[in-house]
Amino acid sequence: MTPTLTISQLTKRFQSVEALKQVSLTLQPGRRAALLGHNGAGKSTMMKIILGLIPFDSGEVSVCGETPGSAAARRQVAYLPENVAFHPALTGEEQISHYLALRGENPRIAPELLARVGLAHAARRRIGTYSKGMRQRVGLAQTLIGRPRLLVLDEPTSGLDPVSRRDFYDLLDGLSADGTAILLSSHALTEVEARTDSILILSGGQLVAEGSLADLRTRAALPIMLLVRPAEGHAEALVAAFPEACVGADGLLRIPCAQGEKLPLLARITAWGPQVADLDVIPPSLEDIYSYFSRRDGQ
Ligand SMILES: Nc1ncnc2c1ncn2[C@@H]1O[C@H](COP(=O)(O)OP(=O)(O)OP(=O)(O)O)[C@@H](O)[C@H]1O
Repeated sequence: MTPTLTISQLTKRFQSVEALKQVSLTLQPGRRAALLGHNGAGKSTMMKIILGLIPFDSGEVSVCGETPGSAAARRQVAYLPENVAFHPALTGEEQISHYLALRGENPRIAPELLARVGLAHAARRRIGTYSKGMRQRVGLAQTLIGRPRLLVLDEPTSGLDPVSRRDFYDLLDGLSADGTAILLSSHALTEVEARTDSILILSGGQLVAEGSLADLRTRAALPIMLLVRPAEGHAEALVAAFPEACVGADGLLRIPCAQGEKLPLLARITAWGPQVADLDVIPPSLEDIYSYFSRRDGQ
């Protein structure tokens, strides 16, 4: 399968700042990748290069087999900036019809695009009356024009409430099932953890980690945490039996352990039978993994 996006040894400098250093990655059709990184890590720079908005110094970038910014590449890529701005006096339908006409597409399909993003009911209302989530959906409807093969989304869910975020990712799932590759940047680690196929961590312009969350978890080999709630009257005995545990104000025993020690530790805990009221296994979160890879690089 030809990758939708291929980046090889990409380097970009702004005077003395090396914004991207030898970055290489590929994105296959239908895959959803989250681009994570601290402020100034190089995310926007990478997106601008993929869109063909700025040149780069060395390396290669191919978008659907085409040069970024070429007419052929632009036909196949859509971009949603972080802050979408539409004319408040236009209705959603008028705004999307306008974009369709600009792209040489049939403006009459605007209602269909708005229906796909769940805005059929408000298509004829002025955008000035839309909520932030609704405006974001207009932005997504705009990216659907021309059936792009690659969607580049810059923090698409910032400012959205949890339900709007979930709906937004549901829409992305549908697009990826149709073969559209999606590259989105985000600082909302927990949501990308559940809703993307792979995670790319940029730190100081370098791609310091790439893979599924499971891959990154294995590679980071961070400790997992077991939370044990003693049954009433048995806290003291359990605390004595697990001296490695920290006991919180909530009465829970928190026992860190390496992945390989998990099963033996679980066996030790469950051997206490009814003296243990409850047990949870907490794997390292994406925040932990993200900090591990970012810090490892000295950032
Ligand atoms: N036009 C420019 N001129 C000079 N330096 C720039 C320019 N654009 C970006 N940079 C620098 O390149 C580095 C990467 O910036 P970039 O905007 O790509 O980061 P980012 O990961 O998108 O950050 P954020 O999360 O804050 O949006 C930063 O050090 C930034 O100051």
